[in-house]
Amino acid sequence: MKTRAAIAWEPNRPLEIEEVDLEGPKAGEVLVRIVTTSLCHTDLFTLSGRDPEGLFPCILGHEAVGIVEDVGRGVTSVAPGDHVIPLYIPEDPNCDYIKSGKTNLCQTIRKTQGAGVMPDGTSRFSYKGRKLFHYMGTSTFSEYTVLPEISVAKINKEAPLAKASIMGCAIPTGIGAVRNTAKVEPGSSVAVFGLGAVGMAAIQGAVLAGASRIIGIDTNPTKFPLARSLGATDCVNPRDHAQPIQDVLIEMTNGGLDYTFEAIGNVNVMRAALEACHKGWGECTIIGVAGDGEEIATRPFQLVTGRVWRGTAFGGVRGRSQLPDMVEEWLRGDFDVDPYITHHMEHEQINTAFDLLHKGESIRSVIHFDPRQTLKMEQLPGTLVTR
Ligand SMILES: NC(=O)c1ccc[n+]([C@@H]2O[C@H](COP(=O)([O-])OP(=O)(O)OC[C@H]3O[C@@H](n4cnc5c(N)ncnc54)[C@H](O)[C@@H]3O)[C@@H](O)[C@H]2O)c1
Ligand SMILES: N[C@@H](CCC(=O)N[C@@H](CSCO)C(=O)NCC(=O)O)C(=O)O
Repeated sequence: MKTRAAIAWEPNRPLEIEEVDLEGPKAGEVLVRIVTTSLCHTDLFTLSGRDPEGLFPCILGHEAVGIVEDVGRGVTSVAPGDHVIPLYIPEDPNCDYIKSGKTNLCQTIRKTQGAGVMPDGTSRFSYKGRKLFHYMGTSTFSEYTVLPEISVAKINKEAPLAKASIMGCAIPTGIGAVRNTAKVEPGSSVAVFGLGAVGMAAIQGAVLAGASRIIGIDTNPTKFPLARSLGATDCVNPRDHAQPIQDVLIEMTNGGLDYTFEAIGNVNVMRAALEACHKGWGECTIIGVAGDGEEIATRPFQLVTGRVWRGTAFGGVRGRSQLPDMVEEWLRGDFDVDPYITHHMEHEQINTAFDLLHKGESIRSVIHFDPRQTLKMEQLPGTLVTR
């Protein structure tokens, strides 16, 4: 079949929308019509050429929601018409990692996914006979995409498709980092470095966990009003201070934080986030993704004296068994998706979404594949980007 897809031909080149050939789902695979997709910083990161797993030409996109159109042989857990969220971390109940109960990092298809192909080693996408790589096993910047069955989470059909893409990465990552990875306790002090959608969701997670002090840190103060409205008790711009940010935070909290989160992808800030932790027990969770060859450093004494460095992918959320419940939490009103959505646009304007995120002017831009179906601005938060 044909699908309209945004092709990333090479690093740092604007995406080009073309009619791409897409092979139907093979055994164990699912064809999904993407209804909306949003842009995460990781897509921007990979397009920048800094991702060691970045393969070109490819179809980027991993934060989305769609409807199952067709299934391959042997698929039993979803059927045409089901609403699904694509998962860049699949969940195979037979995977030893999943069976361990200790991690969400299912490894069943990790190698082929990282190589930009489906589990049988081939790509479903091509353009004029040239193979296009899949990205993160999802490739949601295409109206139709093919995924392994273990890479889709079936969700409640009540979830509005114009907003639910944000549940494909930013919100579970931020809330999950606080809840599943750091396991923040009520009354804790928390600092979140980087107030994009992921950092904002970590703030929301900290509120849900009952944290008593939540400090948001960003070099872009236009992010502060939203952070405060989500529950940040203080906002700090490191550029307003002569001392290193970790010293500022240690002073503000009389010794350091119980929990810190880095949601930027900057190895220097990762160090600051660790060193802002309280001696003896403070824990720093790395969410941000850093470029090829970059490394983190600190004095080992920081760890010897009880601070902990850990990391999280997709907030430790197991996609098929836990994400549908998080969607229910949203539908119940435990948390809101609206504040994350700053812009809406059509597929043809996808490069504008990259520009807005790059300039720090958006939190999340939602891209609508069928605007007549979902782009009803009177019901949606955010601004419509017109051509
Ligand atoms: N681990 C995971 O599973 C996972 C999931 C999603 C995203 N991510 C990563 O999380 C990070 C955040 O993603 P996002 O979509 O929220 O990005 P974003 O671009 O929307 O937000 C990043 C924020 O960091 C701020 N910032 C940049 N440099 C800073 C500095 N030196 N000090 C303080 N603030 C600074 C920016 O102003 C911006 O507000 C990215 O690295 C992304 O790749 C990881
Ligand atoms: N491919 C990169 C790392 C990219 C990365 O860390 N991805 C996160 C998700 S970011 C979502 O926006 C992740 O899930 N990692 C776990 C995994 O990929 O198995 C690199 O090679 O450095």
